[in-house]
Amino acid sequence: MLVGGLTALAASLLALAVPQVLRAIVNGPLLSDGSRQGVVLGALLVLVLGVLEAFFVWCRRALIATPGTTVEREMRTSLFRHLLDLPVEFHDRWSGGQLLSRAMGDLGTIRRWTVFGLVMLVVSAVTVVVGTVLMFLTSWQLGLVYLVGAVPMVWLGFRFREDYKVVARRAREQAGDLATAVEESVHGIRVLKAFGRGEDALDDFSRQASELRETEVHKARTLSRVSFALGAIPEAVLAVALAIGVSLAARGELSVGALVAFFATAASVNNPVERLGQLLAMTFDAKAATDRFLQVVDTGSTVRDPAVPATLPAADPAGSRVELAGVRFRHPAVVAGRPVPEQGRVDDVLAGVDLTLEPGETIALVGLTGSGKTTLLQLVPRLYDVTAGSVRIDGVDVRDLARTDLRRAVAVAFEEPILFSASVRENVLMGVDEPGDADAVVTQALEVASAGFVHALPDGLDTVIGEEGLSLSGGQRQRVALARAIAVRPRVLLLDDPLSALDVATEAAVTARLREVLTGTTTLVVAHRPSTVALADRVAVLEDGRITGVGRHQDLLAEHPHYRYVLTAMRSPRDASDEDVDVLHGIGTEVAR
Ligand SMILES: Nc1ncnc2c1ncn2[C@@H]1O[C@H](COP(=O)(O)OP(=O)(O)OP(=O)(O)O)[C@@H](O)[C@H]1O
Repeated sequence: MLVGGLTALAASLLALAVPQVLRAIVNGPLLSDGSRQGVVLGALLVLVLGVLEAFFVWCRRALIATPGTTVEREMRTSLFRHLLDLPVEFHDRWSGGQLLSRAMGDLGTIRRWTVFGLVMLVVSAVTVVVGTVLMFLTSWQLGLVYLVGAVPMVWLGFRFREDYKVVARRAREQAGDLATAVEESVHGIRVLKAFGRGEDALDDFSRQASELRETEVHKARTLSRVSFALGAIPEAVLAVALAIGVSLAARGELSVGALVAFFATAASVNNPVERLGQLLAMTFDAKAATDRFLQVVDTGSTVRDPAVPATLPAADPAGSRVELAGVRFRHPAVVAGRPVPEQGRVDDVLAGVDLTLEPGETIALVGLTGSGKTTLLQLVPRLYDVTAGSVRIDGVDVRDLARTDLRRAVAVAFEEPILFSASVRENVLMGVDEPGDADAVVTQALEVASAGFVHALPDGLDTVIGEEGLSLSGGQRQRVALARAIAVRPRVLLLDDPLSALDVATEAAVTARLREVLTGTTTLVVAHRPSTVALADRVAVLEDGRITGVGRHQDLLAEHPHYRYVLTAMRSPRDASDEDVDVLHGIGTEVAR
């Protein structure tokens, strides 16, 4: 980068040397002795300087491309690494489009500035300073005229900075919002089409695109104003200097050669001055882009690894004990996407949860919708950190473990299964560090999850699924995601209603197989229907942010009114299965009794 900058500087200084050769030609061979040889030699020298200048310009381009693109790649990678490290709470409040526009557009702007703007800004500044010194040396009176002309230009530069930096930032934010609009519409294309809201989405998008356009026009107008001034002022100064210079030459106080050299130098200096507006605009754009990049990169992760991580005791074949003690959790208060100090607006989602899962036990977590079941589940692998209290696995606080160790011990299957654009095999093995006989691991996990259908896909386990591949049904996706969690063979398995999209027969098959393989795996499963409860040894009832009952299904049914209420609320008899109806009949009898 430095060598590239030096070659750019050399090219610019060579351009400034040409007027000095002209001065020697005019004052020497042209005006005094009239020697043709002198003029030819001088012309040859100008040619050599020109060729050298072109060579150095080429060097600059060739040398700076590599560091410029390297900077962009490094920044992009570090941004992505940081995004992966940031807690879920960060991603809850940042839109995908804003992050995408930072990773792509903003970093592209920074690269363009690094390879061109930065170098040319330094070179132009040095050229202007050296050129002004040369003009002073040629004629101090004309140099002074030039310096006086620089005063309004510096003032204009400062004003331009104030105006431009605001619109530059606004344009970047609006580009981010626009990217979010595209992302959300593409993601929710089915809903938009099904509700016939395509036109509304288009109207919204057009409005945002127009706002961005207006900001860009504002930017261009601000730039054109300053560019006009930076172009016009030096020309006006040159005109004044010409009048004074000619009269000085006429009085014999300035040689004709010096006059020629002065104007040739001034012409060389005017170029970078005129370019200055453009370069400053690039710089302010890059500044806005850098600020936006740093805004994300400087966001500290609230979920961190401890300085000296603890290790889990060796896995017991009987399973791990999981204890939640006095667990409280509240989401941070957020206004317009920014966390704000709490002003009594946010309640605790969990307000003192005490729950122990014995080794190898399966507990079903039951509660009304919005009671915090998913939230509780996410505290175990530290997708969120508890606000108070602790979560322990085999006696070790999860916050004392390195996150890689923790997430090796704990696997999760979410209700909304996300699959990646990769083969079935890669999706299932995602959480497995050393699969050994990969195919056997995948096949067994898929079998337990009743996901044998994948073998019938066009390329079997190699079929690419996910966004860029074959689309699977909701139930099929859930089963592949469940297989992914099972393949890890975790100590602790967290299932967030993982079978909700399955028909009751398939769910029963999966449940039966899960019960077989879950021996030695401590499991917490969020249940939204009675048949999922059948998977569990015990049931825990989440009510008002606390566990208000833990016990066997039958016992709770008899003793816990809220459990009965939740079970009744889970499904209306009209769409329940026979099995569910049986359960509900049982509840009805209990309630009647
Ligand atoms: N990212 C978030 N930011 C703020 N509040 C949230 C966030 N996620 C969930 N909540 C709130 O926390 C509460 C508990 O949500 P959670 O998803 O844990 O409930 P749930 O019991 O799993 O619900 P369901 O049975 O409908 O899946 C809800 O009131 C919800 O609005």
